[in-house]
Amino acid sequence: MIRFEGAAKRHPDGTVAVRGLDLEVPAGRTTVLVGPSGCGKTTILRMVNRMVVPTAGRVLLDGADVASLPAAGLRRGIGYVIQQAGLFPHRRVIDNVATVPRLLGWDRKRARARAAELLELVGLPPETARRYPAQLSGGQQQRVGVARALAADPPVLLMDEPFSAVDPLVRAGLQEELLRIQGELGKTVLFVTHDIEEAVRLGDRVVVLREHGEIAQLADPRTLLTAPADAGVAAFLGRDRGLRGLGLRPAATVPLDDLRPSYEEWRLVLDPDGRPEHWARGTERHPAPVFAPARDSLRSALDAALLAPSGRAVAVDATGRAVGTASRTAVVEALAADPTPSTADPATATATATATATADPIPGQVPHAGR
Ligand SMILES: Nc1ncnc2c1ncn2[C@@H]1O[C@H](COP(=O)(O)OP(=O)(O)OP(=O)(O)O)[C@@H](O)[C@H]1O
Repeated sequence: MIRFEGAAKRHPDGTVAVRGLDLEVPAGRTTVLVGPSGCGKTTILRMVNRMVVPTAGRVLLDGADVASLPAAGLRRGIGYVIQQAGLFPHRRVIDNVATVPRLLGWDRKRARARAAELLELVGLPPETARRYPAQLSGGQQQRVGVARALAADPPVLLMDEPFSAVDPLVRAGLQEELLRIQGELGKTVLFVTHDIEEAVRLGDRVVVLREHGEIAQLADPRTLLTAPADAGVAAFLGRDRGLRGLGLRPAATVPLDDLRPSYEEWRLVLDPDGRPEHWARGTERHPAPVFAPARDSLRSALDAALLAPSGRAVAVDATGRAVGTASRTAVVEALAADPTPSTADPATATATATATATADPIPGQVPHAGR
């Protein structure tokens, strides 16, 4: 666990980057720091591996003040991923990833075997191992950066805008990959971004910062979207946050109708394996948008129902076979059923409640609607 106790950074020119941060970053979870440019996110992150030394307060790593730990050893035990990947240009990909294990004294063979394993973990094909960083795409380089940070199996991973230099599609793939890796490895991740979409997608807990590293709100993503602490946070979250919040609610609650050959004038045409092919009416053919109740969000279910000419989203199982359909009305009923934010994490709930108590009311917003 990482704990900031009144951690502050004042630069020699008088700039207060961080005024005094109190924050607990729980082990095995992803905590995202998000906030406008210059609010102190990078400064906070770098206090953990001593790249920035606080001018007041302290940072504890599993109870030990990081100031008391030797910097080199500390950094080897903490994975660090930055925006431009920061790879060594003259070393092959495999040796980039093997760097820290080698520094830790592993022999070359063992370090390379570990590196190869990690390249596979981050989804890079084996032939990339022999290339140099410049021979990879931006997205692939970021994957190498993640593999390198994970190489010595550090319990803590610091990630500073690691995906912001790549295009949105690649970025979504990298986010997906990080979620999968984190599901497998359960690292203590502290992740910095200025992109709220990325924050709610990746974070178990999201810390919204304002100037000087002050916490505007600390909450799980769903609470953040449904009950922002004040007008400033609501403005930072931007428009459509209700709709975006649907992306965090499972589609499993949508009641399904049995699979039938037709629904009023629309016929659902399946392929021989039972996968939806299209909707048909007379000679008309239209795509049949699907959602997977076990995996997708309410947002996906709603989207599929809105796009289907029949007004019905087709529910599919993990293999893509149709298992039922959901009408628009059924999806909307599922939306209405449980609008309360989740407060499963007591630490999050308390921090949010504290922040909310001092918050200005937001016109038109009903916090904790439906309770
Ligand atoms: N060496 C320095 N001397 C003076 N001020 C500095 C120094 N380094 C950073 N700052 C200031 O400290 C504040 C916090 O910087 P920091 O890089 O932590 O912000 P950030 O939230 O990560 O920003 P961004 O999203 O733009 O990367 C900024 O106002 C920045 O200008």
